[in-house]
Amino acid sequence: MREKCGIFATKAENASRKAYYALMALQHRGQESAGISVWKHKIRTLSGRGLVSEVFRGSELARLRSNMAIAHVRYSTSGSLNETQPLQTFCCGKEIAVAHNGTLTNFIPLKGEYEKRGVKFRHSVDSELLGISFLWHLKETGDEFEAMKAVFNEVKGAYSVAFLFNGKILVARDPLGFRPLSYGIGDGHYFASEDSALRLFVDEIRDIKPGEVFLISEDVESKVLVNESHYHCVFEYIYFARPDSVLDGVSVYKARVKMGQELARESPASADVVIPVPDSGRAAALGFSQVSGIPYAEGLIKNRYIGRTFIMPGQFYRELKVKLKLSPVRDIIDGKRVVIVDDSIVRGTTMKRIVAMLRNAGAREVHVRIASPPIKHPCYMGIDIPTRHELIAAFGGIEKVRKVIGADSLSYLTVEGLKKAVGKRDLCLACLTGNYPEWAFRF
Ligand SMILES: O=P(O)(O)OC[C@H]1O[C@H](OP(=O)(O)OP(=O)(O)O)[C@H](O)[C@@H]1O
Ligand SMILES: NC(=O)CC[C@H](N)C(=O)O
Ligand code: SF4
Ligand SMILES: [Mg+2]
Repeated sequence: MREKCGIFATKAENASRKAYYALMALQHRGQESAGISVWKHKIRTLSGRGLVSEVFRGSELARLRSNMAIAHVRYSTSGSLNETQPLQTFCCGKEIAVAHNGTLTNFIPLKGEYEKRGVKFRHSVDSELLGISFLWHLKETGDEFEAMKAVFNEVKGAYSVAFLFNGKILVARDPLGFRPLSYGIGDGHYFASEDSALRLFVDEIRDIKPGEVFLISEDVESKVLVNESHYHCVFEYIYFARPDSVLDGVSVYKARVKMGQELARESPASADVVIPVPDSGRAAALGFSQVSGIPYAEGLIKNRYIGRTFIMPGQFYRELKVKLKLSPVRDIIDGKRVVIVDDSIVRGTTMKRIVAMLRNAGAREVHVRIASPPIKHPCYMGIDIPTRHELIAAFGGIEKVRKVIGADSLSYLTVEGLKKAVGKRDLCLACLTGNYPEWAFRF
């Protein structure tokens, strides 16, 4: 599983510089490439492979001075690794820059239909289709909101998206609201995948509703154009989002603590110490410790210079990276019965390595507790969950996973426990249950 992208848009003074700082706050959502597009009588884009700090230099940013910018940090779920966003494309005589978080489920057939109509695609990424569909319908209707309504009817899947075109910005969240998106107002207008990135600039922040569209030109106008049932991605709460973000009214941190609390109620363990897998397992481990009464200790130390492990292409490098990333504190582990808590197991690379590490550091028993249900199905809505055969929990039961990772015991949070912890009904749980929201596949 890899993270999804982060997007940002603003109409404010020093837009490109603000975009740069916002991208830093969204770095956890994408580490492959980063980019900023501004409006300077036409679209100008600066983007490249690597982390935000590697892509932009001060002098180049200074040349992008503008009061309108859209920006992106990318993890590819579609198309080549060499693609960066915002991507620029053309249709119907107009140019547009697109910053997209999500994956489109009907990209291939719909792209084919546009090609039959004579539209030329310039990129390999699904995100281009959003820009093409929008410009096509803008030409037909002459109105941005009408055009976006047509996009909602036509393009299926997950998309929180920002367009820059003709001196305007349009920001939209798909009708089911898979990916998060927030709006902040203060000395300007700001949009970002997570509210924690907006807090750099403003305090007045709200979630953008699924199916809601903002058009920013001289004025700012917003409309909710469609009304479908909402399906917020539960993995944002489990793993992807920053713990200090509040997504669709729910604090990510609090949800994670509750996941750990539920887990301790459902699957207690007799042990001497609760150890989190840093970073994303920390809040759940705290919750587990609170309910079980077993003391919490940081028994694994994370190398702060190593990023999220899924980004590594290939199993050899992923394993090497886990070794580089985490190391045990022997004094906390030696002679103890350990409960080790993580947010999720995907391929099992991390947990297998950690169990061995704990045993080498003298753990007497290792009890693994996972603060989410087993991931059994792929995601088609913006997260690069690997194919089923790579998912360690997809085939065979929990006992099989326990043996592979070498733990004394293993338990996962139940779907019911997860729903209780997040406290929302309108969640996408497809990778856990196999029930995919029908709208995303209605084409
Ligand atoms: O079963 P696996 O395929 O090994 O993947 C699961 C691990 O990957 C994630 O952490 P990651 O290292 O990406 O980032 P984090 O430091 O934010 O927890 C997740 O939190 C698990 O720890
Ligand atoms: N992670 C994402 O949201 C990816 C966006 C888009 N599908 C891409 O591959 O670039
Ligand atoms: S399938 Fe899983 S990862 Fe994908 S959107 Fe749904 S909950 Fe999120
Ligand atoms: Mg982790």
